Parts: sequence; C-alpha cells; structure tokens
Amino acid sequence: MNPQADLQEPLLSTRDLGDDIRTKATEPPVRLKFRTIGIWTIMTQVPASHSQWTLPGRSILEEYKKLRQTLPTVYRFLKECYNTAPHMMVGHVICGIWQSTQDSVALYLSSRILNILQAGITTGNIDGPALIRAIAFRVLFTLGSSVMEKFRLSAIETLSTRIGYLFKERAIKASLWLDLPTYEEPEVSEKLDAALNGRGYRSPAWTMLDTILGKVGQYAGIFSKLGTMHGILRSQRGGMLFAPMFLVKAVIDLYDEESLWETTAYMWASNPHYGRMSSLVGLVEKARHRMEIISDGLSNYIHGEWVKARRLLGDTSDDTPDMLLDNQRSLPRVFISSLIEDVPLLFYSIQVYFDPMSFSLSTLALIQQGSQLLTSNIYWIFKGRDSMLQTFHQINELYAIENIENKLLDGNLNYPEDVPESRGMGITFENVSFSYPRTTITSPEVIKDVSFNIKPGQVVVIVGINGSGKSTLLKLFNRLYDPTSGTIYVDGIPITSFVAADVRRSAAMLFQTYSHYPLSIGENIALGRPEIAGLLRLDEEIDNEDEKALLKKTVVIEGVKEAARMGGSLDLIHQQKSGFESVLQSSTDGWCTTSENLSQGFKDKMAEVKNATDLSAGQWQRLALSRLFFRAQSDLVKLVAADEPSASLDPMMEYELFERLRNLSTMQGKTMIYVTHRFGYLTKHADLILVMQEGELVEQGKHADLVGLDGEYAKLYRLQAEAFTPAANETKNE
Ligand SMILES: Nc1ncnc2c1ncn2[C@@H]1O[C@H](COP(=O)(O)OP(=O)(O)OP(=O)(O)O)[C@@H](O)[C@H]1O
Repeated sequence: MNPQADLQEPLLSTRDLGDDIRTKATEPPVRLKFRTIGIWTIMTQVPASHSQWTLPGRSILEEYKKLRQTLPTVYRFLKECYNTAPHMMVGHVICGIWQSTQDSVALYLSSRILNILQAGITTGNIDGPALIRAIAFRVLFTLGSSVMEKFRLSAIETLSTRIGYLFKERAIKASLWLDLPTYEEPEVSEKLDAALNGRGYRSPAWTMLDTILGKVGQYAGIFSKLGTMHGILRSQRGGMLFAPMFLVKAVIDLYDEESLWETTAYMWASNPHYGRMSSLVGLVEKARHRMEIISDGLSNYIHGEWVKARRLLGDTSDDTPDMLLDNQRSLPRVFISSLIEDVPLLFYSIQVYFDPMSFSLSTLALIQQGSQLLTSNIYWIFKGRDSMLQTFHQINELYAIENIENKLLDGNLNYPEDVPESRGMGITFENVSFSYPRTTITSPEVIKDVSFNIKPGQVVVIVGINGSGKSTLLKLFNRLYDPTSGTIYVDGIPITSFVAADVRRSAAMLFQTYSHYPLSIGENIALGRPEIAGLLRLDEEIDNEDEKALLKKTVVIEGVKEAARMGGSLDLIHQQKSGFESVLQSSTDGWCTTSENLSQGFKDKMAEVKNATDLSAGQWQRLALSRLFFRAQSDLVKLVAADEPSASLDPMMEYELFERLRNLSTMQGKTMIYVTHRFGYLTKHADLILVMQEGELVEQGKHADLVGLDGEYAKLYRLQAEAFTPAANETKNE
C-alpha cells in the first residue's frame, strides 16, 4: 500500500448507494447515502422517491402535520413542567420575553436620545430636560433588565433541577422495568440514554423546555423589533419598501447552508488512522492500563504507533462534520451572502443620494442596527423550525419510553402459590434451543435441542469447556430470555405461564459477571433481598423511636452477618474502617485548576475526596456469595444457582463453600445448580451432572456413571486428575 495515498485522502467524497433498501415490507423504501468528510463518514437516509428539490410550501405543510401529531404530548410536557414551580415558571417566561424584547426597547430609547442630539446639532439648541429624561429612561431600563436577568438566572437553577430530576426519575423507572432482550435492543438503549443523559450538560427535559421558551422569546423579539422599525420607518419615504429586505439575507442564508441535523443522518469517525490514534490515547489516559504499560515496557511501542498513525492521517480534519460542511461553501457563495447583508444600507444610501434631506443620521444608524438584529432573529426563527420539530419529537420520545413493551410476555400464575408445595424447584427442559437476539457469531444457536429433568431439591452440576453454553442455560432458568424453540417447565408447568417476577424471586442466582454495586458493603449483601434491604438504611428515614422498625432492622443486620459468614466475607468487613457501612468504589471526580504551588493540606484533601475503597477480585466474589446466601435465607427461594462461584477463591474457602451450598439442598431442600470447570467434591456428590459441548447436552448422569461411559465427561475429568497426579516417568525419577 502506498502511504502517500493515505496522506492525500480527499476531504470530501461521495458514495451514493443508489439502491433502494426495503427494511420491512410495510416501510417505504429508502436510499442510504454515504459520504466521507474529514475523519467522518456520514450516512443519510432519503426516501427513494425523494426528488432533489421540494417546494418549501409543501414541506412546511408536512412539517405542520407532523407538528400537530406531537402537540398533545408537548402540551402535557409543558403542563408538568409548569406544575413543578408555577410562580417561578411564570416569572421565568416573563423575564424571557422581556429579554428578547429588550433590544428593541433599547433601540427605541436610544432613538429618542439620538433624535434629541440630532435636533440639537442641527439647530444648535439642545432640549436639556428632554435629554435628561431620555437618558434616565435608558438607565432605568438597563437597571430593570439587570434585575430581571438576575431573577431569570436563579429561576433557571431551580427549574432546571426540578424538571431535570422529575423526568430523570421517570426514565430510571421506565428503564428498570425492562427485561433483558428489550433492554439490549440498540434502539431502546439509545432512547433511554437520550432520556437519562441527553446531549448537553443540562438535563434533556430542561433543554427541551428551554428550546421551546427560547422560540417564544424569538417570536416576541421579532414582533417587538418589527414594531420599533415600523415606528422609525413609518415617517420615512419608501420606508415600508425597506421591510422585505430584512428577509432577503435570512432566506438566502437558509437555502445556502446544509445542516445535518435537519436530515436523518448518522455520522461516525471512520478514518482508521484516527481510530487507531484514539485507541492509543485511550491506553495512555486510562489508569487501568498503566500497570501493563510499565511492566511490559509498552511505552515506546505506543508512542511510535501513535506517531505512525498521525503521519498516515495527514491533514485529514477532525473538525465536527457541521463545521467541515460549512467550510465547503465556495468563495463566491460566501461573498454574495456577506454582501446581501448590506443591501438595506445600499438601498438607503441611494435614497439619500437622490433626496439628502429626507433622512437624519440617527435614523440611518438605527436602521442599520435594527435591520441586523431583525435579520438575525428572522434567520434563527426559520433555521430553528426543524429544531423545534425535533424538540417536539424528543418530548414525545421522552414519554414514549414509559410505554416500551417488554419482549417477554408475562404469565399470570403466581409462583410458588399456584404449584404443589415443595421446598425445591423442579425444572424440565424439553427440546430447548436458543440463540441470543443480537449476535454476531457465525452459528447463532448456542443451545441446541437440550432436554433434561431436574427434580426438586437435587444438586446439579453443569460442566463443559468454554463457550459450551453453561451460563446460557442458567439465564434460561429464571427467564432472562425465552428459548427460541422447545419448552421449559417449572414444577411441571410451562415457565411462561408464571408471572416472570415471581419465578425470578424464587431463584437465587450468582452469575459469572456479578455486580460490584458502588454502595456500602452491607447493601452489597442485603441487595440479595431487595424487599428488606432498605431496612439497613432505616436511620435516615425513621424516627429512632419506632421500635418495631428498629427490631426489623436488627433482624436484617443479623441475617446479613450470617450471610457474610457463609460467603466468607466477614473478615474483610471487619478490616474496613466503617465495617458494613464502608462504601465501595465511590470515588469522586474533581477538577483542580493548577498543579503548581499546592500545599500539603490541599493535596491531602484532594486525595481524600478522590479516594475510593475497592476490593480484590476474590473479596468481591466473597461479597457476591454472601449476597447469594442472604437471598437463599428467604423461604420463597427454591432454586440456588451459581456460575463458577469459586474462580477467585483459595482452595480452603472453595471447599467450605461447596459444603455450605450443598447444605442448602440437603438441609433445606432447595434445588442447587452449580456451573463449574472444576471436577472434584461437588461433581462427586451431585445428583445429576449435565455435560455441555458446543450447545448440546452430550451426557447426563451421576459421576460414577459418566466416568464409566468414558465419553466427554471422563475425558475432562481425567485431564484434570492427571494435572494433580505425578506422571509415571516423574515418579520413576524420584
Ligand atoms: N449476551 C450474548 N450475546 C450473544 N452471544 C452470547 C452472549 N453471551 C454468550 N454468548 C455466546 O454464547 C455461547 C455460549 O456462551 P456461554 O457463556 O453460555 O458459555 P459457557 O459454557 O458458560 O462459557 P464459559 O465457560 O467461558 O463461561 C458463546 O459462543 C458466546 O459467545
């Protein structure tokens, strides 16, 4: 490959796919258009029948139609925003309108001063009292505006906080009720992200309201400026001719520019050299890579590769796509657009040339200033009509997240109330196959026609090599996903007949990728039973004299301690300064303005703010196990399942853990399922071993039977056993 070719990548290239792409039979055909600009690729979607030129009138009519559909929700949104602080909201709107009209009032007051001055200059006799009055009005107006502005800013603080959190809470609630397949849909996560974080630094809901109020202000600004200009021009000859000229520049600019935000566009940094540079910078920036950079001596390599990628990137710009598109405008277009700005002045100059006495200098100055303000106002109104439509659409999306339908259909039987009494859960798989909804692997079926029967109270071990589908089976047990074919029965009834939340509540699951909650150690354990976990934080909410509640809290604390002991985390809790209340991983980000001349006290405080308590992998695993044991304390829990729970544990702890988990089955009758790579204690005591291989259940039975079969299980078992028995020749040498 010729590196020079990369250096000379064109700034803009267009590749039009041309073909109509039908996404769904019901959707209209669309064309996808790709172009590369700077480091970006921009994909735009255009209807296949879209002609290049649309009549402005027609598109405005379409916009109006779209706008009308969104209006009921926008009304609801405005009403809810208003209800957060009615008086403050009214004040805020009034101040906003005042702010937008203040240019024109200032213009009007200035015109009075200028007229008095002009009359004075012409006649040599100034009307002193009138001048003082005019100046006093101007000063008073400025003072009034400052007071209004102050109020507006403080109202924004309160309103944006209240409105921001009101809608954030809704988004959190809506998000928490989504099941896994729904949550994993990119469209859904995008919607949730937009509702929770938005684009700006303020909350999305506030930004939307601000856009609407800003637009109201813009209209008020236009009307007030038109009024002022009318007042100034009314008495001038040809004054009314002047009016359309404000529009010329705004309209020309509008048609002259191309805004990505007005189309359906998706842009991403596609330049491979830029991508590589960003990845390498990521290695430098993130603390978690530093250990390997130092110990593996990666510094030279990373630096060298960055320089190489930088050279290959050449002068390809990384400015934002909007800016790059703007730079594409040709010189004559830029020139004409700037020249048009001066048309009003030109018009007046010609008029003055033919009739010098018809204008005063002050009028000219005011016209020039006023026309610029008006032109810009009109431009933004036109320009913003799409952003307004977009805002209305976003408001509708904000509410739509509350109505996202879960993909897994809920049943209506209650578990365990609607099944015969038993302390453990019976699970049957009948010809179950499963593929993950969003997968990129070549053979998507990760569970293939699997059938087995687990009786209540049994100890079951699932074994198999990496990627054979063990963890996936676990996810099907408590209906995180539904099989793509086949049926799962819980206590003889199809799992889909039960209320999904009931089945999940009856299972204690420890997944391979368990959560490290950035909360207190106590909560990390107590969250095994969320229905009572809140009692741990009781002091914050109740009166200490509520003895009943305090008693309940003591019971929870005792339960948490017992679970901590069972999971092996009691010692580590005792090591923490604040015991159960130690908060894990709550590091705070701060900004320091300089790194120079920092006193020791300053540095110590900074370190204290940033400090976070973290645990080792093994300690986190013990906490997760304690959480599992805490959940298992509930009589409602009939199935305990753990995926590789001993991966980070020492052998002693592992043995104790197996014993304790097995006791849940032997002493309490709960069904126990254990996923592991290790053969030994548990496999020997298991009532049933399921051997998975590439998504298939290749063998099932007890340890002795499977060893006797001399198949996959026996092979894996022997491999591990040999690792711990001295090889024949080693023994001889000794
Ligand atoms: N969320 C997911 N989306 C798509 N594919 C997945 C997902 N999780 C797992 N897979 C794929 O499913 C297959 C089975 O994975 P699974 O985690 O069940 O295997 P496993 O036997 O538990 O492996 P290990 O022993 O490494 O934990 C793998 O090919 C994996 O790539």
